[in-house]
Amino acid sequence: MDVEQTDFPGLLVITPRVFSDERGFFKETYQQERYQSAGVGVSFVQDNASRSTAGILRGLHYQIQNPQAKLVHVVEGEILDVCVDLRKNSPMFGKSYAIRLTGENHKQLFVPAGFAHGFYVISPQVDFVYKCSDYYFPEYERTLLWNDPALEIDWPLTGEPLLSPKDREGLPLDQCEVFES
Ligand SMILES: Cc1cn([C@H]2C[C@H](O)[C@@H](COP(=O)(O)OP(=O)(O)O[C@H]3O[C@H](C)C(=O)[C@H](O)[C@H]3O)O2)c(=O)[nH]c1=O
Repeated sequence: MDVEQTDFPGLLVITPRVFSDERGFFKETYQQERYQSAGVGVSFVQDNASRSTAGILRGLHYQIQNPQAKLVHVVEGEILDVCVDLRKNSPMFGKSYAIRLTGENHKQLFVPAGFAHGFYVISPQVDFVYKCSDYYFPEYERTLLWNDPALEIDWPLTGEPLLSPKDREGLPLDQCEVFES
């Protein structure tokens, strides 16, 4: 397993060991002891999966109460995965991090609590799965506006993205509730 630190405290890129043979491949996508000693200092309580087609953009979401740390990866397809640091005391507050996650690169992103998270679909279809460190509380969910100029996110758009009504109504960073710690 390879673990890369980033400039964002706690945000990690993890690449599991992939065992390939003539049948295909095998990999462990999570192993509590190994991941916790690598810096994934949370336990997970909920697994999610979504399927999207090209041009869809989901996000940027977070829960202002019961914030969720997430361990995300792509099973099949390709996305640009983006998270924004909303921790006021972080040296990277308001900054965005982007990484291409694909079924081929096997990369995972550990997103600590305190980030808004989303992705844009590059491949014709993507299956996206992730572990969450807290449960879903829709009443606490907030949406950061995906194209807030203050975020300077370079989305690889091939046209107008397909957004949910909720995501179309996201708030710019300067109007969003953020995290004190
Ligand atoms: C997130 C979630 C949603 N739902 C229900 C609520 C809606 O009826 C339906 C679709 O929800 P939504 O449009 O919020 O799904 P996404 O746009 O994929 O949301 C996710 O998008 C980005 C990528 C994230 O990082 C978040 O984890 C998550 O907010 O699933 C649930 O029942 N449980 C859940 O945990």
